[in-house]
Amino acid sequence: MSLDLTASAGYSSNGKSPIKTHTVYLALGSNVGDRRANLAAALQRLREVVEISRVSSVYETEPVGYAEQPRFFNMVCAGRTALSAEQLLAYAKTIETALGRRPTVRNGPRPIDIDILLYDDLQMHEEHLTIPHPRMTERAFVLVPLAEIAPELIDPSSGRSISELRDALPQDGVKKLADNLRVPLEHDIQNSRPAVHVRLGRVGVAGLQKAILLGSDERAQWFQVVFDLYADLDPVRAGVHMSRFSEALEEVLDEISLMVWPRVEVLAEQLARRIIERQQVLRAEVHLRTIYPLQKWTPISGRPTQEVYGLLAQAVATRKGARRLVGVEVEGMVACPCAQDMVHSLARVRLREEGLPDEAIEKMLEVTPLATHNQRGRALLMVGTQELIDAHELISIAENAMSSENYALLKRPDELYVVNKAHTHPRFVEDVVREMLRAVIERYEHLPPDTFVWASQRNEETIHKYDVVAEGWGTLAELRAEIREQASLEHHTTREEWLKSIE
Ligand SMILES: Nc1ncnc2c1ncn2[C@@H]1O[C@H](COP(=O)(O)OP(=O)(O)OP(=O)(O)O)[C@@H](O)[C@H]1O
Ligand SMILES: Nc1nc2c(c(=O)[nH]1)N=C(CO)CN2
Repeated sequence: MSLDLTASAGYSSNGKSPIKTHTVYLALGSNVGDRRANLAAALQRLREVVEISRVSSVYETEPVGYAEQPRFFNMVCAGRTALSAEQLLAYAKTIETALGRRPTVRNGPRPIDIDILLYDDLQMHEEHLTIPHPRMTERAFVLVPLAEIAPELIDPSSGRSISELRDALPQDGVKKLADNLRVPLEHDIQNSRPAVHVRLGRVGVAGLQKAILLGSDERAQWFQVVFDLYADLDPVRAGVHMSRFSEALEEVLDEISLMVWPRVEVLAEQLARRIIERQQVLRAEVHLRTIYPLQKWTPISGRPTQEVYGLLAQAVATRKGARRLVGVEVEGMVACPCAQDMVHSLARVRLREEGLPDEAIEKMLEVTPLATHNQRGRALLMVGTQELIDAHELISIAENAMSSENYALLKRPDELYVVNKAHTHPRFVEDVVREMLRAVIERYEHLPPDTFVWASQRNEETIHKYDVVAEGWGTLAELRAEIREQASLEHHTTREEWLKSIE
């Protein structure tokens, strides 16, 4: 769906600007508490400031220096940071403190130790910071893991490669423990058989939120998008891996943002396709919703007002392909024609009883807005197509189908305008849906006959304790046949049928 952000409030650019970064090598060690968890926690906190690209295996090592202490877990990592060496050291110290490190004897036991080994080709010798790390070349617990990820790297102090330096040291106190920090898991419960052998139609995560830049390269804006992601589940699998839904989302967001600013329905479709791959299922379904703010003006006083609409997309993918719908959610005002007609009869009777002549009564009834009960209505209008649909057009179709648009801001003359407009355009909930369908076939003359349309309206009744609802749907071919040629079709293609007919 195209979004014209010139009319939209809250414009911002993506603000990407190149930042100078530096290559760093860091050594991590722990010999107190849960050593694996300490290394993992330190690494995770380092990721806040270092874009970590390589991580060595984990080694269990004999203590060096002060022998009367538990064995260490050691590892090294490499990455890029925008911090200066001093800032990085300060940050590393905050991590050490946060993970429970307290002052102890030199080379003594500690939950975590983070040393800066190398920082670009920098060589510095200050009391508080020496780079390359002054004891690096004599420590097998540093050089063995470092040589694993960067054997050819040259130590700028000695001019020798890391693998050469490692080979010059005895390494018997350094044993590789594991390739990474993962704890080996014994079972994959999700892939086991369930107690009851039956297929489930939709299993997944709902209400997953992300901030996403939508629009075009020239004009993009952050939207808070809420996703519901589902897969079907075959009868022999106990469960889906829920984390793979968010993984699929992260991957797709990454890929799309590198190419173009995505349209929401393209995002929904790509995501549904990715879920098929990641979950290894036959069918995936994606729903997403975001609010869409537009800059409008009040009808008479001309005040600027930000009006908020909903932007929706839905996609279904199977192994054969995918289908998608895009749509809007619009609030407005709906005045009831039935109650207004009754008020009309009552007014005529009362005016006659007051002795007014018939001709005057008819004129009065013609020009005076007559009372009726009115409600806040919510229209949903969705179109199933691969073509680009303009969000503004769908919004104005839905808004015009109601008795009047409503506003977040109304001064008194505007209020009168809205009330008068609504009372001169009374509509049943059914009328609103039919109006939307009529306007869609007129506006989208050029779209192919198998394009799908779904319209619904829900009015919060003021005189009842319930809401009234109407829904209509069908392909453009079906809707055109009825609206234009007055055909009466017994069945319209449902959303499920349309989504199912993926080639
Ligand atoms: N490259 C470096 N990386 C980390 N700390 C350094 C470095 N160069 C100097 N230091 C200084 O060394 C001080 C002591 O460091 P740390 O507490 O890690 O000592 P240690 O672990 O007992 O011994 P070692 O420094 O031999 O590993 C730090 O406060 C820091 O100011
Ligand atoms: N095996 C091993 N020994 C050490 C370590 C370490 O990380 N591993 N760190 C020390 C002080 O930084 C002192 N001794």
